[in-house]
Amino acid sequence: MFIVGLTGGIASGKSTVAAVFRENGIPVVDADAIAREVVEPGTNAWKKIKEVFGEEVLLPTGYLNREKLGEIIFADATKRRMLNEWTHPEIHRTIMFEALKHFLTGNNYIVLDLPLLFESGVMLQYIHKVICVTCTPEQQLERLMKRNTMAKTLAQQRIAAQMPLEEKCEKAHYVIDNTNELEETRKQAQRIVGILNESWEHWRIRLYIAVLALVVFSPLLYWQYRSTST
Ligand SMILES: CC(C)(COP(=O)(O)OP(=O)(O)OC[C@H]1O[C@@H](n2cnc3c(N)ncnc32)[C@H](O)[C@@H]1O)[C@@H](O)C(=O)NCCC(=O)NCCS
Ligand SMILES: Nc1ncnc2c1ncn2[C@@H]1O[C@H](COP(=O)(O)OP(=O)(O)OP(=O)(O)O)[C@@H](O)[C@H]1O
Repeated sequence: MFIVGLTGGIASGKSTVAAVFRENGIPVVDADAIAREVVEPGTNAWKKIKEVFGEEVLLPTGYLNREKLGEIIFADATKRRMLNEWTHPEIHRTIMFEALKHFLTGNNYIVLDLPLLFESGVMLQYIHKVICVTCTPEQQLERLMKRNTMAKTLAQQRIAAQMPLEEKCEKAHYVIDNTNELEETRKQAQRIVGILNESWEHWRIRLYIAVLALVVFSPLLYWQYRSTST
């Protein structure tokens, strides 16, 4: 599998870039969507959350009151770490399962939209290239407050709960600057789609050569092993 990691800060613009990949026929696995599934009523993570944080973080329907839980965990690093421990292993397992499903249905090049790619680090070993989407700290704060209709202090807490955006982009192979018009961001994303399509082709050729070499040489190695052991 050829996996491209898509990361950045909260509200830095990953969704815009993910949309460009989807439009180019490349499947996107969305970690935030998976994170919602793993805390559905009855799951192990949901049981843990209910047991430790109490009924007050649940809605009358039994689903999580995400706003309430968000306020608790983004204000307290220890509680956030606990929530991460209950949810992240299942999120990572589901990501691998989704990736495998794409692989088995003939899509062996996928994008993984994972905001905490560097913070958690677990998925890095499976990723070939990383894209980081960036904007200025002021834009990030303003866009987050506007999108989530969130107070400034809460938005600042959420941003502070992540690795600084600048540091993430230093670690990435490609950086997309989302400080201007959305169309400008889409153009950069489209250019990177072209570069990655080429990388994928090279990777695929190397994979075919490796498989071919294995098919050709394994009978020879086996024959050599048999003749030396008799
Ligand atoms: C705390 C929760 C309930 C808040 O839900 P809410 O609907 O308000 O936010 P949502 O899930 O859409 O997340 C929005 C963004 O917040 C950031 N974020 C979410 N969880 C975390 C975390 N544990 N640490 C740092 N940033 C986080 C990410 O950038 C994410 O894209 C939820 O984020 C959650 O369950 N988080 C733990 C699982 C997790 O780490 N998810 C991140 C993707 S793997
Ligand atoms: N270039 C831009 N100009 C103006 N607004 C933008 C721009 N890019 C994104 N936005 C707005 O900022 C908000 C955050 O963008 P988006 O949802 O794409 O970020 P994200 O990185 O996917 O966020 P998250 O990981 O938190 O879900 C959205 O409301 C979006 O419409």
